[in-house]
Amino acid sequence: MELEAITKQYPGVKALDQVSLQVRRGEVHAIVGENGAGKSTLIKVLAGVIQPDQGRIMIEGKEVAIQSPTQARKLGITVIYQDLSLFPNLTVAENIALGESDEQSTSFISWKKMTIKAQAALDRLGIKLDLNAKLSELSVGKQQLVAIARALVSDCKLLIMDEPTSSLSRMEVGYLFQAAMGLKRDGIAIVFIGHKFDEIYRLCDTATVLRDGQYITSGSLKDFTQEALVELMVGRKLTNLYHKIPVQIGDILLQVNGLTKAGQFENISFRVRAGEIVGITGLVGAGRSELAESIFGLNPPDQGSVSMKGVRIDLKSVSACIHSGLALVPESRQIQGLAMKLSMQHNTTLSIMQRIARSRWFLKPKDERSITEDYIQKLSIRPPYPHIQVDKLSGGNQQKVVLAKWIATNPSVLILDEPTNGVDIGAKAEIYKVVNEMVQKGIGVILISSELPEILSMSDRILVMCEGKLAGELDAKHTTQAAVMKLAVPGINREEDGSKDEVTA
Ligand SMILES: Nc1ncnc2c1ncn2[C@@H]1O[C@H](COP(=O)(O)OP(=O)(O)OP(=O)(O)O)[C@@H](O)[C@H]1O
Repeated sequence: MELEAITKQYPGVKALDQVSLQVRRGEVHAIVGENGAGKSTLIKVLAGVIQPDQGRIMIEGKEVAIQSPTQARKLGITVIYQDLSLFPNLTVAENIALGESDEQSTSFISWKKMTIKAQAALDRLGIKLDLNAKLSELSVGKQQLVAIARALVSDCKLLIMDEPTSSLSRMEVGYLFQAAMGLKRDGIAIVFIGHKFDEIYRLCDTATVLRDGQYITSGSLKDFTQEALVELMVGRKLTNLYHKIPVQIGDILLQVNGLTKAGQFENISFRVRAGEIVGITGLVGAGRSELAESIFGLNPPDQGSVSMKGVRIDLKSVSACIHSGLALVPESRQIQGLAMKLSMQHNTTLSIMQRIARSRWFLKPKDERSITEDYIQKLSIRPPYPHIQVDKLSGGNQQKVVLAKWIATNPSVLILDEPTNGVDIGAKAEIYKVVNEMVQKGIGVILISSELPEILSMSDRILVMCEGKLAGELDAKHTTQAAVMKLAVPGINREEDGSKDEVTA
């Protein structure tokens, strides 16, 4: 696949500016760039979701116009989006068979043929799955593999994966990469979009760097060190990403006592002090997000209590939790964090309506705007337009808006659930800077994260959850990734799970 000088202009933003790149058979090609660099726009062009204003696309040497997703599929281009676009109520076999190209479909379904095709696709990936299982019964990682199998039945030549690992456990990432290597051996070209450098270096052969919609460079990953790649992406040297500023730890702010919710978490107790960052980690499904939602009044527990500065909070009411000084930056920014059709300034100030209300019925737009502008500057939100609808922002910039919305409440304790998921390395540094500033002001932070370097470097104490229980507490300064994994995954083959990784902090 060859792109030549592709340009796409949105009102006020050139999302792609003369971008050219080539992807060969059997190559895994990473596209890297900061949030808003134009990666998703490039994918949408290839997927036939949007049309470029200028430029040429060549597949196997022939110029093509990709005017619809169906046309893209016929050309052998398949995109696996982060939300996977699968059907939760259909079986594994049905989901896979739905990928079959349109010409072959008729009004009748041959269940036998469908099963044979689906099984063949799974065999090609070397995966064992129950073809009759409902998709919704599978883990996200297995669903991801179903999405790849579906791509295979449609004669895929170019597979595009948009941040495929963001909700996968380490083990699931291993399976995904194994499947991708199999496709590569079969001559399928893969375009991989991601922000995690360890994964990019593990899987990809080549990389193209985009910055502000512009093509910066392409080349073999063997020729770029990680530092060089980051410098090309952000246009400046980025040293000491995880820089935790030491802070005097003060009085107890939040006290969680014996919190239990059947099937989710059991007997969880811990404290958060002023200026302290308490990391909570564990595998996907360990019950971390459910716990966070429970402390914030979104998921009332069966037993237990939470007190803020000694006063018990009503866990059946989110507004009571907010009034007590709690804030939660949720894991899923698009579903829980933002009102996607509202502007950046409406979203930022949604949490502080009373402060920007002129009366019961009217808001003060000037205040909305100036508060938003303040956060645009503090968090480097791009493009810097308070009026832009948030669904027009790139994923990482949406995340910064959610963060702004909750920091605006001046919380005493801020819960951050996977705050840097899908966030580029430059923006990560900005988010850590904000977290440092918050704890310096005496705010307590609960940092829920699957990224061990982040948890190890930014936390004071680390609570490890395993199957809904608190498996242990570690002093962040004196622990290792291996020690964390030992608590998080009892009785696993640790080599397979990657826990031998060195602490990169
Ligand atoms: N429909 C749209 N209308 C207006 N601007 C848009 C639209 N879609 C994207 N943009 C803008 O185009 C630019 C590129 O966005 P894009 O989503 O391609 O970035 P990205 O590199 O995928 O970022 P991320 O890593 O955060 O997902 C951004 O400035 C974004 O705000």
